[in-house]
Amino acid sequence: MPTHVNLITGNPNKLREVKAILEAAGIEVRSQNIDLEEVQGSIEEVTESKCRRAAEQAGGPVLVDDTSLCFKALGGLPGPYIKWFLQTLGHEGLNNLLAAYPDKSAEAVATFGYSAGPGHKPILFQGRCPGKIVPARGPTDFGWDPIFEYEGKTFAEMDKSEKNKISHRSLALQKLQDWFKEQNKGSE
Ligand SMILES: O=P(O)(O)OP(=O)(O)OP(=O)(O)OC[C@H]1O[C@@H](n2cnc3c(O)ncnc32)[C@H](O)[C@@H]1O
Ligand SMILES: [Mg+2]
Repeated sequence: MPTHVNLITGNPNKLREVKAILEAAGIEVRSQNIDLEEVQGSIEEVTESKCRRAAEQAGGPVLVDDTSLCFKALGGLPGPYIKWFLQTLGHEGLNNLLAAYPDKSAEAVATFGYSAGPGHKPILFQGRCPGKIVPARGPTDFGWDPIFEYEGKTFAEMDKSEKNKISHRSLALQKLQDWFKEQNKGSE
């Protein structure tokens, strides 16, 4: 296992969750706030490109997370474009997008990209959490948490530790940790 990772993000809530999850597993999380241009494309293409540019700008090993929110009735949109939809439409507008459809189900998708440094191909780790889109409930401090319901509670209504046990982000970071362990075995 590496002793630390360098998470490139401009989002303090994301950083807090990644720290809580990885530091419990003994991996120190350092971070740099570099504003990375986000391209259009599939979830995987967006993360891969973000990770490549993060490695170039940081000049060393990096970890990035790109988060999507996919509405089933809309064929997976807004997906990786959720940030712009949320900024423009707000929680209510996101609910309204689904007004014409009985199916309110959605998936929260965290895709982490790890690159060993500039020019190294990013390796992706994805976690998906099923849920549904509901009118906002709970504190509004982190993104779309108030409108994403999982087993009767919105993410915003959960304790941080409860969300971190079942979230898209924790599922993805579990895969990252498994991969780190595999890499270690190889070098022993
Ligand atoms: O600097 P980066 O790491 O890219 O941070 P960001 O805030 O731009 O994050 P994304 O590009 O991944 O955009 C995802 C959007 O979804 C929001 N978001 C990400 N993870 C979330 C979570 O677990 N719960 C609620 N909202 C989340 C986030 O605030 C953005 O509006
Ligand atoms: Mg971003």
